[in-house]
Amino acid sequence: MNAHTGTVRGKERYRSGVMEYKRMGYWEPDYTPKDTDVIALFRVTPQEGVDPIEASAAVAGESSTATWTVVWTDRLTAAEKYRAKCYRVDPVPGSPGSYFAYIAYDLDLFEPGSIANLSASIIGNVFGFKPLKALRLEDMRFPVAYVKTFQGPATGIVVERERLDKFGRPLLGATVKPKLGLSGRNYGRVVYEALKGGLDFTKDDENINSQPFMHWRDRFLYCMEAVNRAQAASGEVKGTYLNITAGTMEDMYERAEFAKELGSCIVMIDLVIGYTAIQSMAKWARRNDMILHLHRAGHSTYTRQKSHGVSFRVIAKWMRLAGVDHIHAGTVVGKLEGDPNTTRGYYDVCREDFNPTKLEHGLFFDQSWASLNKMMPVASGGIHAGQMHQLLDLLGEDVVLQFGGGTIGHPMGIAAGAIANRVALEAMILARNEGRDYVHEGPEILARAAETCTPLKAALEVWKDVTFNYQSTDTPDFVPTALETV
Ligand SMILES: O=C(COP(=O)(O)O)[C@H](O)[C@H](O)COP(=O)(O)O
Ligand SMILES: [Mg+2]
Repeated sequence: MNAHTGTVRGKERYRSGVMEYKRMGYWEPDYTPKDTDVIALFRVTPQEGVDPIEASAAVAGESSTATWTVVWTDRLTAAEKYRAKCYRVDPVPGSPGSYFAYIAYDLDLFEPGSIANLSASIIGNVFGFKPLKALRLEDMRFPVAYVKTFQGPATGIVVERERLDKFGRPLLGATVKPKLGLSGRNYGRVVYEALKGGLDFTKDDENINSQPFMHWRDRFLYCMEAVNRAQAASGEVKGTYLNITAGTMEDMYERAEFAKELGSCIVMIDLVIGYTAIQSMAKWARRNDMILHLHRAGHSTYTRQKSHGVSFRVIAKWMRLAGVDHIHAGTVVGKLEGDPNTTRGYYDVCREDFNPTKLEHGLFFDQSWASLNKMMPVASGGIHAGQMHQLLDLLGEDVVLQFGGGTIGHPMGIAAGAIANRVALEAMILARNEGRDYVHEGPEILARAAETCTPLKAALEVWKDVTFNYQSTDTPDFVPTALETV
């Protein structure tokens, strides 16, 4: 769409009254984004009768310099430079009434190294704007100059593997269950059995902090005793993500320091603590040689619906800038939302040096990560040993596979659950390394391994019919014609 009504300039512009955003200069179809611009792609659904270009220009305006009327103080600024420019609006294929709006922002609009500042502009006001029925932030492109103002992941995949001394296979983990109610000592037993059985990590759940049934110091003490004993018993490096999420930054620092004092190699935070708190903890983790795990608690409230909210690919990009090492990124086959193509896009954001545009994975832009460390994606939620071939195929090698129920729900106990997962994984990696078609032969490879591993046999038997085949809500709907500007 390039119907250009033209930016009104000079005296005309500053007459009193209200002017359409597209005439204020927020619609510039001839604008070519600079390499140094930040670009945002929104899915705009205007109210009935609202011109899509005006709606998109309004998003550009309200997320940068504008308000609902022209203000004369614009003349005291380099307004042409500071105005965000919507330069392209395309109808969303197969979604009548929705449009992809491309908006470019000058780099000077953003404070270096601050997700809080970036998000206050890009998602600050616009989502409540009355002329829009719905709005979704689909993707963003960050210039290298801006990427370089962020620390990036505190540790990164390469150094994490070196510290753990584990290479060539996905890492294995488990979320301790039940989520709430265990005492510190019983909780520590779960950790010990799971780690000794063969997992690399265990983890606190998102809502385990410091409740009356188990205060945080008890949990940390018993968990680290379990880690140390499991390391001694197995001769392998083990970890448990101690969740340091708390009500204040001071409490989080105190918990993080205690985790370090006890020798933990990893701490955990929840997305709900907020962007500034996440960046602070990433800096702390870098200073203290600690791996930082992020649980994306709360994200589905705004990432899941295609028409409104913020895509998780944008959150993943923000988190790579902010500096976490692990990020929950979906399982495809498990119990929670995760279209295979969309999930693939998230994994690419975590693990590539450079993301080429890939509309089929929901990646609208080339994105260089300018040597920021990589994040380890975490696949968690309703997965079990019987899916090992699919998990390896869909998610690759640099990933933590986390089986909570799929370890602790094992009929022969927690250690047996861990053994089943480790044996299934090792059998699949061996088959892959031998050049076998492990995706198609997967069930056979698992059945063969189970002949000499009773825990795996029991796992395959008890969970054989567990699948979560539901329609995904967040799928890419970008066919190649989406590239053509109409
Ligand atoms: O407790 C679990 C999984 O438990 P289980 O392994 O027993 O299903 C995690 O909170 C979810 O994986 C989060 O989801 P996501 O990873 O998609 O953010
Ligand atoms: Mg959970």
